[in-house]
Amino acid sequence: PQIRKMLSSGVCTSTVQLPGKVAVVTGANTGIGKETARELAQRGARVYLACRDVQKGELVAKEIQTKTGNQQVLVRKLDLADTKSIRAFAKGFLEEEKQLHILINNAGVMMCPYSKTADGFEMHMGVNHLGHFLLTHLLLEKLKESAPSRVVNVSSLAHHLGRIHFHDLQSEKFYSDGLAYCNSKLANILFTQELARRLKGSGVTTYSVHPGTVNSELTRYSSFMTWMWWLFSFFLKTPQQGAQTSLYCAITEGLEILSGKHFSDCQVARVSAQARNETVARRLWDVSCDLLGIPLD
Ligand SMILES: NC(=O)c1ccc[n+]([C@@H]2O[C@H](COP(=O)([O-])OP(=O)(O)OC[C@H]3O[C@@H](n4cnc5c(N)ncnc54)[C@H](O)[C@@H]3O)[C@@H](O)[C@H]2O)c1
Repeated sequence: PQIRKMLSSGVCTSTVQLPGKVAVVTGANTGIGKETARELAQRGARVYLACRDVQKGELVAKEIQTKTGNQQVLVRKLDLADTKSIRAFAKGFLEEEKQLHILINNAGVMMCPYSKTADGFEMHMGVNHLGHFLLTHLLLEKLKESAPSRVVNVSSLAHHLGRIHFHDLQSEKFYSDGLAYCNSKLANILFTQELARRLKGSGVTTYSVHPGTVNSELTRYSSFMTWMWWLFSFFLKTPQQGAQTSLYCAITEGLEILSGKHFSDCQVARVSAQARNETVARRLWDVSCDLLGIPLD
């Protein structure tokens, strides 16, 4: 525990409480998302667990309610691999809620075999980037109306190995499960930066996050990675430790000036050269809008 404590230097020490605030966390029924949702509920927010598996989500909601005493923990169906499900989630949420202060785009898949989403997007790009891109667009007006509000995109250190190949965004010409994950995590950072530029002055700020290397179910598609995670499990962060940087970016006061930045261990972190490329970020934005049928502005 002592070494673990040392390794996880980044702890969200904010004392901010969140009564009256509304938060959405995607992929909140396991791992980092579950712990992020629990900590937001602990601070008094009404928290929506946006989950693919509603039954599992309901069990987690009950667990969080019991642990925190906060009954305002709600589960709603969201499958980021299907734009119909994303639109249905957003429609339901907008009818139900007057405000949205915190959106945490946390859900993700890693190293799954080549497969496509319901709309024909490669799974990593489709779920990790395009799904969250669409969700954020659909909720953006509500975030602006509720300002000050924040969007946190959970990316990864793995983005350093990623590239955005506009000629093969869906990896149809070449597919590597590892690189497809890295590419999608790079897309998370580029999206965050472009979103921050477009939202300047709106009261909505946004941050991308590397949660650390965390002992979770993320490696479920790769037996090699599962084995590696098991081998080094002593050095991995717990999901609760992994949630700290998301939480820090979602609630720490005075962070507005750092909108668009990437964080790791609750500190601004360096990103790769392509992740800093504004031209790529703008082009990715336009291509994503085009793929999702979102009008360009
Ligand atoms: N675990 C790590 O070491 C690590 C490192 C860097 C980044 N991350 C990122 O952290 C985030 C959370 O990962 P985790 O480690 O908690 O893994 P996890 O597998 O425990 O959680 C991922 C969550 O995403 C959900 N999800 C997957 N596909 C979905 C879909 N189509 N629709 C809706 N939800 C879907 C899963 O159901 C699950 O709840 C991911 O974005 C991941 O890329 C994790």
